[in-house]
Amino acid sequence: MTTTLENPVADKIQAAVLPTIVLDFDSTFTQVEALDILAEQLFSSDPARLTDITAIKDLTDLAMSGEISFAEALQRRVQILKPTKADLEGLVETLKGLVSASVARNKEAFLRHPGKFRIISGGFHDFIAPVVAEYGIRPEHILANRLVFGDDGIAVSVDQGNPLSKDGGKVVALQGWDITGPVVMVGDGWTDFEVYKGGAADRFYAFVENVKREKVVQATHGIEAAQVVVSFDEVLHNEGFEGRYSFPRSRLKVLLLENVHPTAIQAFREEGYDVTTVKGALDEDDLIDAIQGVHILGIRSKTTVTQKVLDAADKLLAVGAFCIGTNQIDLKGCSKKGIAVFNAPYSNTRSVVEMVMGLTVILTRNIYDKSIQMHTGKWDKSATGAHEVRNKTIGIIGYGAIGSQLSILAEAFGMRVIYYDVAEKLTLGNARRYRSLDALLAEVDVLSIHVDGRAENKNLMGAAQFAKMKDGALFINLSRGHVVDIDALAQALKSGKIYGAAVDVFPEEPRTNDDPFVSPLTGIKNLILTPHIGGSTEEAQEAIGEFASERLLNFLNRGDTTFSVNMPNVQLSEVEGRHRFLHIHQNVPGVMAAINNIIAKYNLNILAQHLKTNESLGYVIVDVDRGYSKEALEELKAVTGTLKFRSLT
Ligand SMILES: NC(=O)c1ccc[n+]([C@@H]2O[C@H](COP(=O)([O-])OP(=O)(O)OC[C@H]3O[C@@H](n4cnc5c(N)ncnc54)[C@H](O)[C@@H]3O)[C@@H](O)[C@H]2O)c1
Ligand SMILES: O=C(O)[C@H](O)COP(=O)(O)O
Repeated sequence: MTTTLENPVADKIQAAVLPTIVLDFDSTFTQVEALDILAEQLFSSDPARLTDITAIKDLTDLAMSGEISFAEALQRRVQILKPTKADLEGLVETLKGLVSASVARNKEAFLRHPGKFRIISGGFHDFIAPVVAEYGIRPEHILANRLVFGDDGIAVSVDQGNPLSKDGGKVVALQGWDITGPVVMVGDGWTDFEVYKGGAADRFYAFVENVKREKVVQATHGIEAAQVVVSFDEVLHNEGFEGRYSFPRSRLKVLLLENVHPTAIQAFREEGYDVTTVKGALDEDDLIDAIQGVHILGIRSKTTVTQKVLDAADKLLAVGAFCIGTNQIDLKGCSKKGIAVFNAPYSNTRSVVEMVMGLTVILTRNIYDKSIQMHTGKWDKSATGAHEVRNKTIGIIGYGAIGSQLSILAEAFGMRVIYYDVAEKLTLGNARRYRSLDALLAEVDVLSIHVDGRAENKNLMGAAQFAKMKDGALFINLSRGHVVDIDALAQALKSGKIYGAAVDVFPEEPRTNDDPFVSPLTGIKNLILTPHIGGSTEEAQEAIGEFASERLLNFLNRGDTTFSVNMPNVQLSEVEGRHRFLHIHQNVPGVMAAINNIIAKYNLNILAQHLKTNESLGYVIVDVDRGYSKEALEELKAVTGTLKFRSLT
C-alpha cells in the first residue's frame, strides 16, 4: 500500500494561472492584532492606563467580529493610542517576531512569487510595510490605512480619504487594484469575508490558525468557493503553489493517547499539524475506530498496537512510543506496512534508577511496613530486621540503559554490584558480570530486574528462580510485568523466602486511573506496589515529550529516521530549495534500479540520494531540484515492493 499525498484540487487549478493571494494582516499574516500589541507596549507600565489596553482590545474584537462599525472602532482606537513614529518602530520589531507560524515557514513561496502575495488591511501602512517587506511584498502591493500625524509627531487620526478607513472599505480598495487572474482572499475577520461577499475575490479562506471568529466561520458554510483553513499551508496547497504534491501539514492528523506531555502536543501544533489527544489508553476496538485517517499515533506503555489495529490504519506513517518499551507494538506488523516506530530510550531512565535506589533503602530498613503500622496507631521503634545497604550485594538482570545507571548509583551507596545480561555490555565501575543467572541469584541480597519486554522474557523469574535465591533476599521489578510469574512471587513472599519486594509493573494493568487494580499480589506484607510509575516524573515526561515529538517531527518534515526502532536509521537535513522523495519498500532485489530508471526517464536532476536497508526494509531518499511531473511520482509509487511513498517540498 502506498500513501497517496497528492491534491486533486491543486491539480485542477495547476493548469490555470496561479491566483493572486491577498492576505489580511492582523491575526492572519501576523498572529496578533497590531493595535492591541501597540496598546500593551504603550500602557502596560502605566497603572493609570491599564484600562486603555482592555478598551483597545474590546474595540478590536467588536470590529473584527462585525459587531460594531469598523470605521468607528479604528478612529476610536487611534484617539486612545496616539502613537508617535518611534512607537511604531518598536511595534514593527515586535511584529516581525510574531508572524504566523505557517506564513513564516512558507517564506520561500512568498519570495519565489513576487507580486502574487499582497496585503489588504484596516491596519496601518506605517507598520505593515516593514514587516511584510521581509517576505518580498512591496509597498505598492499593500492596501492599508495611513495615520495622520500632528506637528508634534503624534498620530491624531486616520486618513479619511482612504477607502479602508470606511466600512466596507476592503471591497472598494481591492477593486481599485487591477489584478489579472483569480483573486483569493485569506483572513480571519468579517471584513475579509466581505471582500469575497462583495465580489472583489473569487475565493475566500477563513484563516483560523490564530483566532477563530465564529461569525466568519459560519459564513463560509454552504459556499463552494469558501473554506476554513487552520494554516497557510492549506491555502498554498489548494491554490497550486509549489509543494502542491506535498500534503499540507494541517491535514496530517496526530493522535496522542495516554496523557502524553503537553510539550509534545505543543510541538506538533507549532509545526502546523492537526493534533487530537485522549487521556487514557484505548482498547483494541476503540483504537481501530480512532486510528482511521490518523498519520501519527503517539502512545505510552498501555496501548497495544496489534495487527488488527494496523490493518485499520489506512494513513498511518509512524508510531511514537512516548516511553522506552515498544513491546506493546507489533513491530513486525509495522515494518510490513512501512510504518516507522520511534521511542524515547533514555529520557526516563534516571527516574527509574532513583526509584529503585529509594525502594532498596525502604525495603532494607522495613520503612514501608513501619509506616503502615504508624497509620494504625502502632509505634514500633526497633532495629530488628533493619539494615544498611552498604556492603550488601545488588544483582541486576539486564545491564542496559537503566541497569547500567543503577550500577553506578548502587555503587555510590557502597553496594557490591553484580549483573547478568544476555548481550555483551560495557561493565561500569567495580561491577562484575556473571555469565550464569543461577550463580547471580544465589549471591544477591537485592535483585533488581531491568530486562527489555521481549516476549521470550515471559516468566524469566518463576518459582525455580526464587528458590535459588538466598533466604530473606529482596526483590524489585520495574521492568515489565510478564517477566515475573507473580503467583510464584506471591508464594515466595508469603513463605518468607523473599523478605520484601517492590513491584511497579504487572502482567495485567488497568488502562486508566478509573479502572480497578486486581492482582494476586495485593494484601501481602512488606510488598510495595506502585502503579507503573517508574518513569513517571515531571522531568522524565517533559523530556520524553520533547524527545519523541522531535523524532516524529523530523521524520514527518524531512524523512529522518534517526532512533527509529524498526526502520533503517538515516539522518537527514532540512528540505530547503529542493524536493525530497521518500520511498520505503520491502527489501527485495531490483527496487533501487527501478527507482533510478524512473528518475532517468523523467530527467530529474538528483541533488542527493541515500539508500539504507535492514533485514526487512529498504529506505531510499532522493533529493531533486525543482520541476518534476506528477507522472514521475505515480511511477515511483507504483514500483514493485513499495510500502510507502511521500514527497516533501
Ligand atoms: N517502570 C517503568 O515505568 C519503566 C520505565 C522505563 C523503562 N521501563 C522498562 O525497563 C526495562 C529496561 O529498560 P532499559 O531502557 O534499560 O532497556 P535496555 O534495552 O537498554 O536494556 C535491557 C537489557 O536487558 C538485556 N536482556 C534482555 N533480556 C535478557 C535476559 N533474559 N537476561 C538478561 N539480560 C537480558 C538486554 O540485553 C539489554 O542489555 C524495559 O523493560 C523497559 O520497558 C520501565
Ligand atoms: O517503557 C517505559 O518507558 C515505561 O514502562 C514507562 O511507561 P509509561 O510511559 O506508560 O509510564
